[in-house]
Amino acid sequence: MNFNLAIPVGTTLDRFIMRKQEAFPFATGELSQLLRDIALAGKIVNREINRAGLLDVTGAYGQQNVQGEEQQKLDVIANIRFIRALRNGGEVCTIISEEEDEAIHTGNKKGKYIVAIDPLDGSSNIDVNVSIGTIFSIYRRKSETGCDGTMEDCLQMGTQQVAAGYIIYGSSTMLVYTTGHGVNGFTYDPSLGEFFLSHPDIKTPANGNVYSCNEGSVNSFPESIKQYLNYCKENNYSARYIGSLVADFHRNLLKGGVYIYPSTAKAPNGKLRLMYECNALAYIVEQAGGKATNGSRRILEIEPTELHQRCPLVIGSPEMVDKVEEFIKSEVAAV
Ligand SMILES: O=P(O)(O)OC[C@H]1O[C@](O)(COP(=O)(O)O)[C@@H](O)[C@@H]1O
Ligand SMILES: [Mg+2]
Ligand SMILES: [Mg+2]
Repeated sequence: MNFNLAIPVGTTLDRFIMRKQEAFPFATGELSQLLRDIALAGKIVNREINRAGLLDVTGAYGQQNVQGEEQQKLDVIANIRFIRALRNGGEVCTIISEEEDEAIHTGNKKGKYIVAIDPLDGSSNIDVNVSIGTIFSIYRRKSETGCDGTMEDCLQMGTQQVAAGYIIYGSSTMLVYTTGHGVNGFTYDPSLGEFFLSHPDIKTPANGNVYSCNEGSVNSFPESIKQYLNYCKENNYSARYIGSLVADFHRNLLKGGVYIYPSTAKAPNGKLRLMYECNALAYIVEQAGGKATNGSRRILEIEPTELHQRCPLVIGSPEMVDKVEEFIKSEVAAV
């Protein structure tokens, strides 16, 4: 099977999905349709974000989500839009969303797929016109069709993902995803309402000189991470931190770099969520030649036990992730 079809830049997302599906003689088209459903919801959310300042959709929604975080209006709007698109698409039986306490059963009992989604990532940047995103992971259900997805279907290890991706709503809007055969990026042309292949077969640089973490919390970081940050400064690395995981990840994916959200005194398991933030980006970065760990363990091999569990994240260029792990190992060895 020739997975590495040479598909030219400028190809529409639709045609790209179709061409890739042709490489799988037994493909039924359901995953392809699911990717299209996500792209469609992304276009709608992109429109809402672009004109957020004109409509009364900025600011807090007045409710907290299961993480105890103040929901922003656009968090809620994006959540509604993606759930509606996934429900109407018919391919998904159950959804895990950052904005929903429990798993959402769509009623599509014949649906073969589970989707874990962060409808809007970078919520603290929504109202200030800084890049934000959407992150998604797709799993095939293990249980028989004909009923709702089970917790066992929902709590699958990252290695079980059949696809993962993100949409970045930035100076341009892009969809970047993998189905396990490389990573491709598509740029949205709002004048045509289409995503076009702009970044084929993305490979992340093996090394870089950009580090991304919220140094404002450095006093509560583990000693090893403090030492790694000193190492970065001694080597004149550049600090870049947007505060939107998708945007920091995307920059480092293309240019090289490492993003670190460690465990802290306040958050022993870090802040980021395994099921709809870490697993998806870990799958993408590995497909692009990078690495993702919780400091000592490959993210994709972490056994999930809860829908909203958190885990520390070190992700990016492989040699930089190795370096961070080296510092962590030496701290562990010193204890
Ligand atoms: O403000 P902090 O502690 O640096 O956290 C920023 C991180 O939190 C997040 O905003 C969490 O994601 P959500 O916005 O989806 O809750 C990441 O995008 C970002 O990298
Ligand atoms: Mg997020
Ligand atoms: Mg979010």
